[in-house]
Amino acid sequence: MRKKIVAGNWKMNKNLDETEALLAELSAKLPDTHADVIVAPTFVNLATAVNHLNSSVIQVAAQNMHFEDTGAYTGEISADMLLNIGVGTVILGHSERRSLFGEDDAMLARKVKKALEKNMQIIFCFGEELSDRKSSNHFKVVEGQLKNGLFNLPAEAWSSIILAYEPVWAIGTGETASPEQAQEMHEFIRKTIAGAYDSNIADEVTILYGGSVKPANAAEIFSKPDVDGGLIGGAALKCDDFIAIINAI
Ligand SMILES: O=C[C@H](O)COP(=O)(O)O
Repeated sequence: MRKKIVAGNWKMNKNLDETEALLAELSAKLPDTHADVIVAPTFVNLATAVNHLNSSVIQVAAQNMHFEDTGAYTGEISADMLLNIGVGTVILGHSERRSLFGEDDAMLARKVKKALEKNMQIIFCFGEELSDRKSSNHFKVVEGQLKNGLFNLPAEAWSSIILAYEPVWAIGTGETASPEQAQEMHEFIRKTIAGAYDSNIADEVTILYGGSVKPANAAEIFSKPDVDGGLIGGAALKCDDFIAIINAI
């Protein structure tokens, strides 16, 4: 079901004390909102976050997971491990995982399959590089990422998928896609899904925008008809900024 969502990807930020402090502040200041609010702290602080947010509407997500259940995968975390501590949502395919840690479409397809097998909710990230946009290949690149990562799934799997369009050139750079650029791509994404599946799935999927969303630009980006919320990086690390972004939706 299509929802409004504001999700904070904390990336490799916030130690245990800082995590607890930010969660306490967020819980205290969280406004009444029709949007789902999600935070994704680091793996080591996930259990703390789940416990801390036990009676809160704020949901907890992991930033990644492995595609196997158990085994000799040093440094990795499985879906079962996440579920076991109460984390049922996972971010997959973030551009930093793709570019810095070699996660390609084939690996992501395996991760998506595993998360679905475990009945997890997935926030699937994708988006073009600056060179793709400059060469007018951005639609083709996005279509390829969707096709390779998700279009082998059965129609019913889409109810567990949230999309996050994140143009790489806008991540952490301060350079945001204009609301029109975000809308244009989100509309294209829905049309592409409608072509591969049907218009019902395309209309119902939640599509977040990510890339330098701040209190100052959130309302305008979120006002676009095909933008259902945001995946927020830097601004999610400051309570007041994140709250302002939640208020903007
Ligand atoms: O996952 C979040 C995105 O990478 C956006 O990060 P940013 O808001 O710092 O640009």
